[in-house]
Amino acid sequence: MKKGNVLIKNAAELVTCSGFQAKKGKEMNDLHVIPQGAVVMEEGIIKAVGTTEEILKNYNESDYEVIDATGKAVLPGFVDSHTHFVFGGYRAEEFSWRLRGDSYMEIMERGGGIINSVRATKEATKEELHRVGKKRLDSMLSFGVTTVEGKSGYGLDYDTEIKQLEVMDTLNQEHPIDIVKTFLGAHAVPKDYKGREDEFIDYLIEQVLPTVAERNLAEFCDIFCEKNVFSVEQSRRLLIKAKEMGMQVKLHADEIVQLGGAELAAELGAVSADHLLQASDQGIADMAKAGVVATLLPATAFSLREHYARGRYMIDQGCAVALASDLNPGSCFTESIPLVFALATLYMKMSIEEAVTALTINGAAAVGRADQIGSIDVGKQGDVIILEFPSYKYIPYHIAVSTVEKVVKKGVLVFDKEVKS
Ligand SMILES: N=CN[C@@H](CCC(=O)O)C(=O)O
Ligand SMILES: [Zn+2]
Repeated sequence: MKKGNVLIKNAAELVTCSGFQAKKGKEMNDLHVIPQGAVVMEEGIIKAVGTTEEILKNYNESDYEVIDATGKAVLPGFVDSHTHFVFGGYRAEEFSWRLRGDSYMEIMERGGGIINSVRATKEATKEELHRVGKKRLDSMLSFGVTTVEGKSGYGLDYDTEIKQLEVMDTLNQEHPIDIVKTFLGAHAVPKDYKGREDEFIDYLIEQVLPTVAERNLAEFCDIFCEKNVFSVEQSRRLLIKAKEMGMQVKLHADEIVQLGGAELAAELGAVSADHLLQASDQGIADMAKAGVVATLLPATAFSLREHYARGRYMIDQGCAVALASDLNPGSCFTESIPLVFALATLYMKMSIEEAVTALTINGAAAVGRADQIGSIDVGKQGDVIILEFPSYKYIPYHIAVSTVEKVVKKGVLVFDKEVKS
C-alpha cells in the first residue's frame, strides 16, 4: 500500500467546506455536510468524496489504510493564518503589568513589548529557535492545525529576520504542518531608527527585501500599520515594493487606532488585513469589494481586554472572514484553536458554521492556498481532522477544550489522541 493512501469511512458528518476560493458573507454558513460520509486519499491527495455507500462501491478497502469514523465528524484540517510562532524568550512580566492596568502600547512606547522579543530572538541560536518552534508546532497539531502562517519580525535587521525565516524553512521540511512564511521586518521601529522611520523602511526595501524575495524566503510581506509604529504612507511604500519583487501582501491593520489600514489593504489588493478592531465602515466596505480576507484574532482582543473586531458586521457587509490564533510572545501567547472558536461564537456573534469556514477554507484563502487546502474536495491535499464527537457543533460547545482526536496530513495519520506515546 502506497504512503498517503487512506480511506476514511462512516463519518457521522463529513464536513467538506467545499470550495476553491474564499467564502464571503452568507456563503460562510454553507458547510456542505455529507452524512455517513467517506473520503479516499491516494498518495496524499483527495481522490473521492461521497457517502460511505457510494465510496465502498467504487473503492476496495484492502488498497488503503482504513479509518472507521463511526460516531465522529470529519473536517478539513484547520489553517491558522496568522502567527508569530518562532521567537526567543518570553514576556510573562509584561502580562502581569497589563493585569495591573498598563496598556499594550504604553509598554511598547517605554521600550518594552516587541523590542524585548527582538533582543531575545537576536540572542537565540538557530537550534534554540528550532527547538521552541517545533514544540509550538506540535501543540498546534494537537489542536487540528495542518497549515500555519508564520511571521518573522523579531529581528528587524537582516541577520535575525533571515534567521527566523530559515528556521521556519527547516521546520517546514521536517514537521507535518505546512508553514507559509511571511516577512514582517516592519514589525516595530528599532531603537536606532526612532524618529527615522522612513529611513528604516528604506533599509528594509534596499537591504533586506531583495534577499527575502530572491531566495524565496517568504511568500508574503506584512507590516504593523499603526499609530506610533508605521504610517499608512510608509506601509504603502514598503508593500508596493514587496509586490514589485513578486511577493503578496498582508497588513496588521486598524488594531489599536483607526488609521485607514483596511482601506489601504483594499487599495493594494492585499490578500488579507488582520486584527481590524477599529476598522471603519468604509474600510470594511472597501475590503468586501476588493476581496481582501478579514483575518480576525479574538484571542488577542481577549488577552488585551479589548473589545472584539466586528465579525458579524463584516460578514453581513459581504466580507470573507478568517479566524486565527495570533500566537506570539506578547499580546497573545496561545495556540488554542478551541479558545478562538469559543470567542468567535460567543462574543463576535459568528455562527458555528461561519467559524468553521473561517478556520478552514477562508484561512486557506488568507494564505493564498484556497485552491490546494481548506476543504475536502477532490484534487486537494489530504489534510483532515477527525473529532471525538459526531458533529462539528461540538467544537465550540466543548468550551475551550480540543475535540480533535486524529489528524491526517497528506494522507498520513500524524496525530492520534488515542495512542499514548
Ligand atoms: N500587533 C502587532 N503584532 C503582534 C504582537 C507582537 C508582540 O507583541 O510580540 C500581534 O499581531 O498581535
Ligand atoms: Zn500579528
